[in-house]
Amino acid sequence: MIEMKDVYKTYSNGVLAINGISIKINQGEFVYIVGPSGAGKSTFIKLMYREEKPTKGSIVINGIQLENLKEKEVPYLRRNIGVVFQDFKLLPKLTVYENVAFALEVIGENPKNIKKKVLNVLDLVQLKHKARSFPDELSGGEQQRVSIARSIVNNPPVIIADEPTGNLDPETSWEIMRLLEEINNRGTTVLMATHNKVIVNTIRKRVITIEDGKIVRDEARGEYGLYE
Ligand SMILES: Nc1ncnc2c1ncn2[C@@H]1O[C@H](COP(=O)(O)OP(=O)(O)OP(=O)(O)O)[C@@H](O)[C@H]1O
Repeated sequence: MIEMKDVYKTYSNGVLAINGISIKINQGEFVYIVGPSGAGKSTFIKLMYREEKPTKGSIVINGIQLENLKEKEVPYLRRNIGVVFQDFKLLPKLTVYENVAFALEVIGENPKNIKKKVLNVLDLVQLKHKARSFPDELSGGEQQRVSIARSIVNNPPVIIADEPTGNLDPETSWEIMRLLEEINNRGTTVLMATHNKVIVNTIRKRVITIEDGKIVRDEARGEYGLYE
């Protein structure tokens, strides 16, 4: 479970990006985070994987209390959360296989298990045949599938995706959504910040709307609001 209580985030330049958010997300939910540009969606997400620290308030992710987390304990949190970005963030000099394997190596996975886990997850995203390719030899959709494979290879209970379809054409975006839904159907919590109105209004899920750093709507089968 994810729980935030009275969370505030003021950046060092004085911008108040999160202005008192409290929220509970249960294991296995699929949640869209929507809202106008600059509303605080990315900040909300960054607080969850400890890319940013809250100025005030409490955040608990699967029993891990984030505000007391020491720097050396951050890798432990990251084992519980897979992160997917709009621009994929693959390592260009590593092959597809190596990009995914790297996520296991950094958390000290037993080398004996790495090959099996990587091939399993590449199979799930249907990219086993591209294992030896480099990121720049792949289409955008394929790169995003590698990045999703990397985010789930350690089987985390939660994955967080910040605009995962932002750089993709509509057809490829649907492919990525089907994959995220499949991962969610296996019991993984999926949080996805998006500006994609068509997706939010078609694949209906819980929708949390953030405006000016606050949650202004939270609906079980919500819709995309009237903003771009
Ligand atoms: N590192 C930072 N330092 C200072 N201010 C920041 C930083 N990151 C974001 N902000 C500011 O915090 C506010 C919220 O930004 P955030 O990126 O969370 O919004 P967003 O809803 O994700 O926007 P978008 O949809 O355009 O990606 C904005 O006013 C932004 O300018």
